[in-house]
Amino acid sequence: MVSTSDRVIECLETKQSFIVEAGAGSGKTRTLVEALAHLLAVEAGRLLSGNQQIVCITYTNVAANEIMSRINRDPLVRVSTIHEFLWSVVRGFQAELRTAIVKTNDAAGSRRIENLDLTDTPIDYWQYPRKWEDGKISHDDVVALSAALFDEYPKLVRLVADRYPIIFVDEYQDTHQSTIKLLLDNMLAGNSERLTVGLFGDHMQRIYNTGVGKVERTELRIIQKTENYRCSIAVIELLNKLRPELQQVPGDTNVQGSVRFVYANSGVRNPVAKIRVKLRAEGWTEQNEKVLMLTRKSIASDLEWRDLLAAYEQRSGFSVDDLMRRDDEFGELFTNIEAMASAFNSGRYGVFLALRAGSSGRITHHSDKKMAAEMIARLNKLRSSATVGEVADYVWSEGLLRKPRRVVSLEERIANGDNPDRAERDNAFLSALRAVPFAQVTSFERYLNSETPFSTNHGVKGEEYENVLVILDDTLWNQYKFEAVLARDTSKTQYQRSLNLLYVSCSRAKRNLHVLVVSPLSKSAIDGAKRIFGGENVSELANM
Ligand SMILES: Nc1ncnc2c1ncn2[C@@H]1O[C@H](COP(=O)(O)OP(=O)(O)OP(=O)(O)O)[C@@H](O)[C@H]1O
Repeated sequence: MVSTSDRVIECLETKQSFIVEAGAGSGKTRTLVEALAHLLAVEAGRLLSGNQQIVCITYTNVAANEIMSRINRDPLVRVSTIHEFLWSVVRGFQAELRTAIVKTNDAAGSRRIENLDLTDTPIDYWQYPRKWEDGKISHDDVVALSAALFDEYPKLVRLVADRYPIIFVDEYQDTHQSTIKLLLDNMLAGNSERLTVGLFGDHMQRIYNTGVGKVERTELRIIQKTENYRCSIAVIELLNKLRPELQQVPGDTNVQGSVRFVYANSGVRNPVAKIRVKLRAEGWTEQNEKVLMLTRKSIASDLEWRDLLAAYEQRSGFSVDDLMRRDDEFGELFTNIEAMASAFNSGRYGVFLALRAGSSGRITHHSDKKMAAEMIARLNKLRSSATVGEVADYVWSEGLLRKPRRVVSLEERIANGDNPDRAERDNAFLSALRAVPFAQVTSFERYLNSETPFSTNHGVKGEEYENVLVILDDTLWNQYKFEAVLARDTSKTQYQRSLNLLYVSCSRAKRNLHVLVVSPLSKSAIDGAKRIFGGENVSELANM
């Protein structure tokens, strides 16, 4: 039988771009690593003499480290995020970047910066929100500006393709649509003799809303596979019911394992603790289990940013998602305050100054440094003891940060009251948010930057554990409705997103899987659970 790796290698030898599209546990990462190892074995000389590198785009540092360690950190392979890669390519084209920024700004309508003049301003990419007036471009700008440059200067694309003749993308489904367009339309189109693009992933494992999901392009040869080497036979049977269009088969060594579904419908207290005690008795231990919680609420109360969350919840369910994505009016402010305090506290004065509103120079005088130190000392004090409103007023009145445009528009909308209902809702939100202790913002930012021991179902792709306990809770987040998945209610807008997340979570289990639902379930959802898990594997917690 021709293996997946053989098919990938055949594509590479014939310069045929491809997409490896296969389910959970099917060995996509392994195939990617084998393809790299093959290229290093047979092409190293040619790559070296041509001053070329293979590029491997990954989404997370964990994935990047994993791939690098498996190819012994060979310098002929460049493992990086799409942003780092693109920036390294376009950063040398400063004049062209300036022109592209000014052009984009001119077309930005009401969001345009007046009199943007970038003459003599070096353009630099940083991890914070854009600050074009100082030449700082953001994450999203890197992709958009690269696409603009590639469009305008086809020769630049040829140079890139000559230097990087093979580009792999791991977990392509979570890559932004604009990145896939850039790779396929701006780079591959017209250069298929020079460049081979290989995408590795699974559209069903898309868990970020911004991801492209399915990619259906005639220029890509599809390489599919149906094996699942990771999960136990019981888990594979479950996955096949969740995803009937892909019937996976076990590899040679998969264990039998087990699946169970438990729902806590009847006001049971501490259902998670109860289940864990029971699982301990069955041999689950701290070392061999993973708890995947899809309940932001319990994480929120543990980490104490309840009031912050409540302010957004009260506004609307979707506001919570905006908060999580830092896409609300205050996201930029919160990120900047925390980044600024952290930069100053750790002595990174350059970053501190660059973040500070209207500041351009360096701290040269001792008196400047003293003043900045006093401001930050005051800010630190307020961050731990004052409210969001008080901290925001402080940074704005001291000129540490500018009030974000979106906050200005929010305040204007409330003041104008053109739409009284909306103004009232906005006002209630703003007052509630201003009253939240700022310390909650600090722990929320820490949570988003994942300095937390908790695990949500996001960010577990590529991982695998002996025993997995998945906890589902529909009550907080409007984004997910697992009840609809169980009841096969495809009319709900959250259906696909919830199904994907459940699929990703369940498919992490190598042996035993336990799903616990802590929010109320309808009869049709319980019937659905019986169909998916098998009637004998479904029970109510109170009756156990
Ligand atoms: N050909 C194979 N033979 C035996 N085991 C394999 C094979 N390919 C992969 N595996 C094992 O199966 C597990 C899953 O592999 P891998 O993580 O590469 O899959 P994946 O498709 O990237 O997974 P997912 O998309 O679910 O994150 C790993 O433990 C890996 O070592």
